[in-house]
Amino acid sequence: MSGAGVPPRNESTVLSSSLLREVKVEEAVGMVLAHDLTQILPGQFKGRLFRKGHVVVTEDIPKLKDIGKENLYVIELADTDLHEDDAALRMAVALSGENTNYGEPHEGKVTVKSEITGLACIAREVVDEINRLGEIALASVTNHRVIQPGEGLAATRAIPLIVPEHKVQEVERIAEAYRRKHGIAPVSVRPFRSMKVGLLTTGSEVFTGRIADKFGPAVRGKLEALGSEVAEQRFVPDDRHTIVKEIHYFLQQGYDMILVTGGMSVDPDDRTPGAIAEAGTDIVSYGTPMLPGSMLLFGYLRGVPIFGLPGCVMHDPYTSFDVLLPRILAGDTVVKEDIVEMGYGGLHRC
Ligand SMILES: Nc1nc2c(c(=O)[nH]1)N[C@H]1C(S)=C(S)[C@@H](COP(=O)(O)OP(=O)(O)OC[C@H]3O[C@@H](n4cnc5c(N)ncnc54)[C@H](O)[C@@H]3O)O[C@H]1N2
Ligand code: MOO
Repeated sequence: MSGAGVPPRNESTVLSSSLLREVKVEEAVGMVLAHDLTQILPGQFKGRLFRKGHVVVTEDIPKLKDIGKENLYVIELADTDLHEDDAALRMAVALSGENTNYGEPHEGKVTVKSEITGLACIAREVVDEINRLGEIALASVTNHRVIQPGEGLAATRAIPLIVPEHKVQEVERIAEAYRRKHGIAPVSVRPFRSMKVGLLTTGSEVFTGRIADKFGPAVRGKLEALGSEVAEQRFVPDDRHTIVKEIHYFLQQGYDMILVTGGMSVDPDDRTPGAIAEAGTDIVSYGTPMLPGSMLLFGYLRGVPIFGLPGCVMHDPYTSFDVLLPRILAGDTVVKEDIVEMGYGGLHRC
């Protein structure tokens, strides 16, 4: 729709000192389009039907009418204003950084995408500050999400067709201040290290061969998806002393991370938390405020990240382990407050 009612022919609007002049589509042949024009066919298509800069020809007129255009804009841009495409592009340039790229503007929007599989690093305070400015918008994924190559991290958009340049300069100032303070762009991606992991599977029913191990394949799949691997898997019965001994064995092997599976809840045979503590681990948290994965334990054993993984990690595709593992692979040191913050929005299944 191009606004309520049919505006009078050649109506003009002064926006700050820029000029928007309306021209009836029937009289627009030969005219250069001032912005992309969108078509939406629900369930079939949403996108650019005509590109900014297109010269209108007679055959375009019915197509323009089909998408609700009775009038088109001619823009005379003042020095102090920016076209929506230029505003969106300048914002994307200012905000994006490590391991990202962006394409050309589409319909006043520029999408910043990841170049790698990695951890999305989005400065929430910057996103909020920019969205308080008005007339421009920045939408992003949530911080610390796993992101794939080509996946969108953030998109910038101008709301009106013409934006005062000072708004975009403010975005540039906010982004630059963040870079100076944190040494990283507000929208960036951190790569994952490739880690060699020691996997210790507890459970007498698995150790004795009563049932087949399902933790190994599940954990291998989660690690391999992020570029790491299980270097060695060992099996132990529900015996605290044996678990401690095997944890120390893994430590001596110099693995980058140790995972101990099963025996994490409240039964008498659940020896894993006690064994991890007895091994000498500095426990950051036993218990995480997320479901599934509430019985997860995380700590550091002489600087090596160590997890106690509850049964649900073997069963559910997205658990507290899937939140914390990417952080560790990206080189973060996980502290208690990181665990505390998992509770809000942390109910995925129960
Ligand atoms: N009364 C309570 N019950 C449960 C609680 C609780 O707090 N109070 N917590 C629940 C949560 S949360 C989880 S998760 C589960 C499982 O916790 P565990 O880590 O202690 O799991 P296990 O008891 O060792 O085993 C549970 C289940 O999974 C099978 N299993 C374990 N390891 C393997 C393996 N490597 N391969 C195949 N199958 C395995 C095991 O045989 C059991 O069937 O506890 C809730 N209950
Ligand atoms: O830890 Mo259970 O680990 O929430 O399903």
